[in-house]
Amino acid sequence: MTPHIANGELRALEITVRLNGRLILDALNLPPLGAGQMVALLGPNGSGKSTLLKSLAGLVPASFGALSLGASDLAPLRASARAGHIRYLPQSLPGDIHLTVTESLLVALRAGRALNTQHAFPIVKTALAELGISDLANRYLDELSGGQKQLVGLAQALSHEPQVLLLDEPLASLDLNHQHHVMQLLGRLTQERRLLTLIVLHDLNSVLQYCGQALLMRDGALLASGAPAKVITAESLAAMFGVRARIETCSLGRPYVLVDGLLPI
Ligand SMILES: Nc1ncnc2c1ncn2[C@@H]1O[C@H](COP(=O)(O)OP(=O)(O)OP(=O)(O)O)[C@@H](O)[C@H]1O
Repeated sequence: MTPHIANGELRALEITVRLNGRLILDALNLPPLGAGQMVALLGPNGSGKSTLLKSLAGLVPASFGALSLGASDLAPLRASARAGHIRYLPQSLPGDIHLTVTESLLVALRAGRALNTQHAFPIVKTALAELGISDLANRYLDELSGGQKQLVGLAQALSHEPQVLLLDEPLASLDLNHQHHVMQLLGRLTQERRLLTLIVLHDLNSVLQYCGQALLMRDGALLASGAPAKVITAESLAAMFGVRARIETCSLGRPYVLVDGLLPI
């Protein structure tokens, strides 16, 4: 039986992941991450962001000095046991599932939360409505566009009502309106449900606008962590991405990033 896990802080220390003989994460320490926070995970391609999320979800072999949520030790739990509390949404969902959107969410909910259809159906309806995709309820997954699939994936992740939500580039296929809709929704649900939302983003301006904390990665290591406006600097962007960037302040007083060019390699 899955032990009860109290709502609370996620602590993950000395995370080490080796894949096919390559050391991907080498004793990486995360700062304590509290419930109710939206935390951005930033870094160049190949820096280890997905691997970090998968290690927390138990989806790649990893060793931990410590991995706990509130008072509960997660390290001994397998992925299926962790999934009740930590939900990982991958960069892309499998494209060949011939189920309707509603059926796919119901199947996942019945398996994950052992709910019967009568109880699961209203949860599915609410999740689709929150993401503004009720009109997709009876469409087949394998007929949807990339952005529509991404919204369905988010609906599925949210319908499980996890304590920790791990989202791997959830905005990548979304248009401008949907990007902001999703970030606003995640911000609200993170607060209301006391979620911890850890989200991989490449759009730094979304990070500055919506996230309370940012973790900066390079080469499988944590470069910096803290409030986005503090850690997203010309220096950190040069170190992470090899770009010449400026942080300006808009007329509303919000910081935003402008990239002027590339630095010589
Ligand atoms: N199964 C594997 N075997 C060996 N190396 C792997 C494996 N999976 C990932 N890697 C390597 O681990 C490193 C980190 O990959 P990861 O996917 O975590 O990066 P990322 O920061 O999420 O990148 P992106 O922004 O491109 O999605 C990369 O160098 C990648 O090539």
